[in-house]
Amino acid sequence: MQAEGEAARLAKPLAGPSPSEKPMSGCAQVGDPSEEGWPSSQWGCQGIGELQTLTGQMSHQPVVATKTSGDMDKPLISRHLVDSNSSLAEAPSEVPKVGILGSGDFARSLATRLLGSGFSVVVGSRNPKRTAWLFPSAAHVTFQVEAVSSPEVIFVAVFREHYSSLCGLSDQLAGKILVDVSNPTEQEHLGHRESNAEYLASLFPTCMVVKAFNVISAWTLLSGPRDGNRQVPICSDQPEAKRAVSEMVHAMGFTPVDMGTLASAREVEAMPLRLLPGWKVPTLLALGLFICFYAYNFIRDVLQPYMQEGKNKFYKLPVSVVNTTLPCVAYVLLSLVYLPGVLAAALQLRRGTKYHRFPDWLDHWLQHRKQIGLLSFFCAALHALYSFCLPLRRSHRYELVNLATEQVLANKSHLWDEEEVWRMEIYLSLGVLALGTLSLLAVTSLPSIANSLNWREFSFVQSTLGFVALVLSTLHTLTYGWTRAFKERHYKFYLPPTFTLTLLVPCVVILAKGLFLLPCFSRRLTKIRRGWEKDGAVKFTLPADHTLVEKTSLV
Ligand SMILES: Cc1cc2nc3c(=O)[nH]c(=O)nc-3n(C[C@H](O)[C@H](O)[C@H](O)COP(=O)(O)OP(=O)(O)OC[C@H]3O[C@@H](n4cnc5c(N)ncnc54)[C@H](O)[C@@H]3O)c2cc1C
Ligand SMILES: NC(=O)C1=CN([C@@H]2O[C@H](COP(=O)(O)OP(=O)(O)OC[C@H]3O[C@@H](n4cnc5c(N)ncnc54)[C@H](OP(=O)(O)O)[C@@H]3O)[C@@H](O)[C@H]2O)C=CC1
Ligand code: HEM
Ligand SMILES: [Cu+2]
Ligand SMILES: [Fe+3]
Repeated sequence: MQAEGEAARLAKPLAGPSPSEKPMSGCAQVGDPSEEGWPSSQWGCQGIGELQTLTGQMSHQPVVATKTSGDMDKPLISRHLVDSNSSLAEAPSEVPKVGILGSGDFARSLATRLLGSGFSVVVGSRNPKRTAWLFPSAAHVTFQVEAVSSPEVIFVAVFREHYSSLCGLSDQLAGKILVDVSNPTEQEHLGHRESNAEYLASLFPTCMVVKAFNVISAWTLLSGPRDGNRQVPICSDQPEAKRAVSEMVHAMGFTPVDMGTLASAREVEAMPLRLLPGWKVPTLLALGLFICFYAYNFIRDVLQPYMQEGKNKFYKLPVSVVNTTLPCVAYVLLSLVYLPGVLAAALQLRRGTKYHRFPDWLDHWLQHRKQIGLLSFFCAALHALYSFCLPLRRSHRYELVNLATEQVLANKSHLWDEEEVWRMEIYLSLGVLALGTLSLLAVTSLPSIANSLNWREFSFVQSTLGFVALVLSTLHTLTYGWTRAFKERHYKFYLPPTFTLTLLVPCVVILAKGLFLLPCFSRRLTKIRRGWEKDGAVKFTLPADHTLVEKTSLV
């Protein structure tokens, strides 16, 4: 895919159609640019300037989208707002005009938003009479040829398979900016080697093609960028065209994101097709752990009593077994967040340099820690909720009543086990603290909050507090387990209690972290992470550390 994109980029002029170059492929005849004067230079001088003042002009636009059908008739700028502000009501001398080809859902939303953002809009339809009533009255709906004659920026809001039906317009379109907003379906995306935008560029080699807006749905365009993603990735081979469209994106209330040349269009077109990238492996991991632990707990808590004691404990399946499974998944996932950091440190210490690449699996693992961590938090939060539900269950009430009856029959009055009381108090408190710490990590992973922290603050929360959460969870699990691991009656079918299985990885991580905090390791690790190499080119000493360098380098 990389090679393909590269080839596509090389095959195309990087900075706009050059006058000496005739269209190599594409639609019908286009006039010889060297004879007729190249229209793109016109745009270069006036058009850009016109658009660059757009943002400034915006506030002077009294353009109000009105009368249409359904959702469309909500003006994006209320008349009240416009009228009450005299400077807003001032009529501008010239309103930048934008063309739209196509009269479908996307075209309608786009027209409405463009009008609300201070542009004048002319829509090109194959059948303007039939479609005009669907558009705000301020939009001019006409035939395709007429619509593309005056605007310098034209949005192509038709599907890829109909691009070639626009070929008759290539004379009028020459030198203008064409914005490709199309979204391929998954099949289309896999079926075509070149992106839709590159295909459009090959049909109209005299135009400047810009890929934009494909990630924005018609609905978001209409309702405005109040919620959801505001970013609009943009790419084009012509920097000036890209700049002009970026300014329009900005004026419409979205955030343009420069994605480089048109060779990136394939990547941009793939964006709306992705479903939560980066979550697949962590989610499968969490599901796999859940299934394994659930099966294990089922055998211990339900199957064993049924087979060996003839007791029916199937009622435990919905709450009790789930609440033994979820915390184990949360705990193991949490330890898997901090394990790769330890492995990376061990690898750096062994190699004596940080300039060797980590193996792919470790690299991948390091990059997925956020998702693994958030899934751990999710399971831990569910575990807490399930735990609060334990005493609400009817089975729990019956057990209490039965116990009380047994006490009465046995003529015992005071039931109190000091050790059990303390165990429970302590492990519950530690669990709450662990969850509280984890929620800090979860909150800071929200982009808006992460942006307000500097790197040191973020890494303090993520690295240090995250480790504290791991330690607290371990203490919670250990105090919950107490002496159970050593009592034979807790081994069902010779299977040890579930919590003992989960302790392995976290304890290894905690011990290794502790080990790396020892001065001999931590100094060497710090040096390596600042670029020092065991027997390599970069040699230096840490400030005020001259005497130790020789010693620690031998570790
Ligand atoms: C609920 C939750 C939410 C999470 N959200 C996020 C998130 O939003 N974003 C995210 O990235 N992770 C997130 N994580 C994952 C995890 O918290 C972080 O990856 C965390 O930074 C891992 O810490 P670490 O100490 O294991 O490793 P690291 O912080 O990678 O490194 C270990 C130590 O080495 C040091 N170090 C590492 N690399 C270098 C270097 N090149 N030069 C010098 N020193 C170095 C660090 O300062 C640190 O002391 C989340 C986890 C959880 C549980
Ligand atoms: N809907 C959405 O949310 C989004 C859509 N897009 C993209 O916008 C483009 C348009 O989508 P959308 O508006 O939903 O689609 P529609 O089917 O609603 O509209 C397509 C329009 O294309 C015009 N058209 C031009 N030539 C032809 C032709 N030969 N055959 C058929 N129609 C033609 C038609 O207008 P007329 O009859 O007036 O000529 C028609 O209204 C697509 O590329 C899509 O991927 C991108 C992001 C989001
Ligand atoms: C509000 C927070 C929490 C509460 C109230 C809580 C409560 C409990 C309770 C009641 C149990 C015993 C379950 C049973 O009887 O089957 C338990 C066990 C356990 N908890 Fe928590 N917990 C909390 C947070 C956490 C967190 C954050 C973790 C780790 C990420 C965690 C990991 C565990 C583990 C591993 C067990 C042992 C499961 C088993 O083997 O049965 N808990 N917790
Ligand atoms: Cu991946
Ligand atoms: Fe495609």
